[in-house]
Amino acid sequence: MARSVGRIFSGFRCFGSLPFGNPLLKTQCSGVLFRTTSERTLVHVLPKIFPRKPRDFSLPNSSWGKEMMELYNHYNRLSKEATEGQEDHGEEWTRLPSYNRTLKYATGGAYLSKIIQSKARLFTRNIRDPGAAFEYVLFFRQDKLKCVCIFQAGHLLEGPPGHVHGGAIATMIDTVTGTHASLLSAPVMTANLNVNYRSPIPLGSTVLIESILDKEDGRKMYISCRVTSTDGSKLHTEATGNCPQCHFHFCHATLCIVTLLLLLFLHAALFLSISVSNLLRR
Ligand SMILES: CCCCCCCC(=O)SCCNC(=O)CCNC(=O)[C@H](O)C(C)(C)COP(=O)(O)OP(=O)(O)OC[C@H]1O[C@@H](n2cnc3c(N)ncnc32)[C@H](O)[C@@H]1OP(=O)(O)O
Repeated sequence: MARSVGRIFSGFRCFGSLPFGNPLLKTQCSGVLFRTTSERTLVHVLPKIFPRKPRDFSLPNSSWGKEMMELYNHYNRLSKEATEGQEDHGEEWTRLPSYNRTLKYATGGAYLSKIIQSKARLFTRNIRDPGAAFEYVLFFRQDKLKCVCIFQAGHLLEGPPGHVHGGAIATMIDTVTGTHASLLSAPVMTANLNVNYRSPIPLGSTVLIESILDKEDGRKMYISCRVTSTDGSKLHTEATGNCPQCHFHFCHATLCIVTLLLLLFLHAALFLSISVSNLLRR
């Protein structure tokens, strides 16, 4: 009896610290508690239901075509080689991870119900079928003056027959310029976006979206963007955007600090009044 209770507890200990990514430890733990087939299945299913890390959508999946993979490997190599100290490339790039939830980290949804907050998903990352809509990965140069996005447009983004919808292209441009401006400063909102469509983008093709910082003027970030074929020979779209830093984030931070200071002050005042009343009673 004592042995079996001990076994269960050791199993719980194992389960609690189960590093789902480590197959060796997984087998060791499953040997202690997970004995039957259904229990073993649990070990494999649970991590998928309650993953420890959110899924990074900027990593390759089976839908990525040859061009997308080649470009991803190219920029990834430049990133890796740069971090390994090989400086002969001149340009250092960093891949930006991409998750489908932001409300977990930001509190912009002051007017949103808890249900909406829990169900909110990033517009470009909310279609489960890989390759159906927006497949993209963003890299930024170390000096943050330049960003490059490799974008593969899926079949759900059709506008004119066989070509990508202008709104979907604008969405991707907004994502790149918005992300770029946020990297350069505090969170931003796009105030203005001018888009010129030069030539249609065939559905299913991969394109490059490159953004550069034109000018920084106080809170405002002026960013220009070009969408081209992967070899740069064909210009699809040009855009310029103005992304000012958000006021409300500053207000939120200030509000938090003021509330914290107020609480500290109240605690100190309470402590003092209790101490004084104790002294007087003596
Ligand atoms: C990971 C994925 C990232 C995705 C990022 C996507 C980014 C987005 O899509 S954001 C969503 C779309 N954008 C919006 O909904 C924004 C709605 N607009 C707003 O909230 C506000 O107008 C906002 C925040 C842009 C500016 O507000 P606020 O800072 O209070 O205004 P204000 O102080 O008057 O303007 C700031 C500066 O921007 C300028 N500006 C404001 N609006 C515009 C405009 N439409 N065009 C040009 N300049 C403008 C102002 O002239 C001012 O400049 P200056 O300081 O020199 O006078």
